[in-house]
Amino acid sequence: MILIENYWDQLADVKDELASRGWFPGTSGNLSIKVDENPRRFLVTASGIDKTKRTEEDFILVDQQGQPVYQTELRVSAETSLHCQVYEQTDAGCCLHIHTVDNNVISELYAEQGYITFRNQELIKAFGIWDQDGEITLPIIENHANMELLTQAFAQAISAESYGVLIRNHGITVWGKDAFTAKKHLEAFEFLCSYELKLRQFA
Ligand SMILES: CSCCC(=O)C(=O)COP(=O)(O)O
Ligand SMILES: [Zn+2]
Repeated sequence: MILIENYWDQLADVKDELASRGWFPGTSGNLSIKVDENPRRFLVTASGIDKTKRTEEDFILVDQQGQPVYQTELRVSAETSLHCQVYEQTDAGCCLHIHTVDNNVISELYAEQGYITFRNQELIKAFGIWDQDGEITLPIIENHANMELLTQAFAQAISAESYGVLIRNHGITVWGKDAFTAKKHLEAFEFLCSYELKLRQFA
């Protein structure tokens, strides 16, 4: 038996923790967690809510097309289609999206290149890469107001080994096999983005 409450609490805890770091400015950001694969169902944040507050209306159960499973007055996140793509194309169990100044500045600095590769960093091990010369590449896509275009670009950028996509002057979407791993990947990407920015200030 699947206990949705258990997944709800896991996602609410991650939301609280990311909120405590100021990672949801201006109601930005959205989170989801998969509760079943056959058929695929996941909880996703309601759109436009204050993600620093914990309420009983924070999440909506949706199907693999991102449509609410039960009748609701709430709107699903405007970016639910990106979460749908992550669950469609990877074996992720949780997907997190945040806007920070650091990930936005990195997205702008490396937009023309279309990716940023992080190397020579201990924290690359957070992605399960333990080689001496390990590196991880984060693809960067253009931001489109049109969600169909954005979803298309996002879908093309997803790769199972990258665990994230950076959207130019928008934010980062990161995933992992479960809530713990998705949060670990998100923290690692944010660390790597911040480090890169600080280093460039001294270079
Ligand atoms: C106010 S932020 C603009 C929308 C956005 O990028 C975001 O992450 C939040 O959208 P949602 O519909 O999930 O609240
Ligand atoms: Zn966003």
